[in-house]
Amino acid sequence: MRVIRTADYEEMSREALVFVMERLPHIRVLGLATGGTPLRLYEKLIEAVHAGETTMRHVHTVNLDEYVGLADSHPQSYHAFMKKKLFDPLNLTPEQTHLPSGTAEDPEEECRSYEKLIRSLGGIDLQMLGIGENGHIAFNEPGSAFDGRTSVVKLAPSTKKANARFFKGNEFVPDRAVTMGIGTILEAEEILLLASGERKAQAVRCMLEEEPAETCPASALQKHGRVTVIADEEALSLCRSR
Ligand SMILES: O=P(O)(O)OC[C@H]1O[C@](O)(CO)[C@@H](O)[C@@H]1O
Repeated sequence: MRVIRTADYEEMSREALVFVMERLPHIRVLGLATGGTPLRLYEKLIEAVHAGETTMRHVHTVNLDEYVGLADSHPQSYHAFMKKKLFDPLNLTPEQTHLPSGTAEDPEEECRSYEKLIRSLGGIDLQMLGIGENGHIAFNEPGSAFDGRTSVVKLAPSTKKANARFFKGNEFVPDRAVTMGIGTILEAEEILLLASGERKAQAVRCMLEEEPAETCPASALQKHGRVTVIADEEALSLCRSR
């Protein structure tokens, strides 16, 4: 995996913007992530589009995941997060922005349709990822199969705790999510993973330096030929060779 080391979160976001802007003219389907990590990148992308430096008009976006039980309009849903942080500021339409539903009557069918949707769009050209403190990618927790498809998963207690900051407290974080599987993610043409901060250091070390193992979902990325990791010094601080 190619690793770009940056001094801090701001530089990580700047490098990520350069990376994404270089590719945007050739991208038809862009995979997006939620969480705190890509937020500054999204702000920069909005600035760049408003300045006329790039455009997302031609792009379809597909997000990685959604909490089960949260309606699209729920303020803590990933639908609402993406609408507020990226889609509305860029005037992206509902027809070009896609997330799995957290309230489908038949969640299994929803997972199958999300896979179908990705295929019908022609597959993902560039998938952005964050990384969980336990090494998860999307909501694929440790123990997830490397060939897993979009499915309903149970969140690890540590993930609920880490994401409680977006809710009123731990007890409000849903127990389950619909998530793209690791197998789905690995089918993207290219992958960009962003990591910042000391609390990600252990996960980043496992991803880059351990033998791929289901105990560290992000280590599956070693099996993909085109992965770039942009990470700051703190996130890389436990890596021997970086
Ligand atoms: O960027 P954050 O907020 O640290 O989250 C890391 C990862 O955890 C998730 O929020 C899921 O828990 C992912 O969407 C994200 O990539």
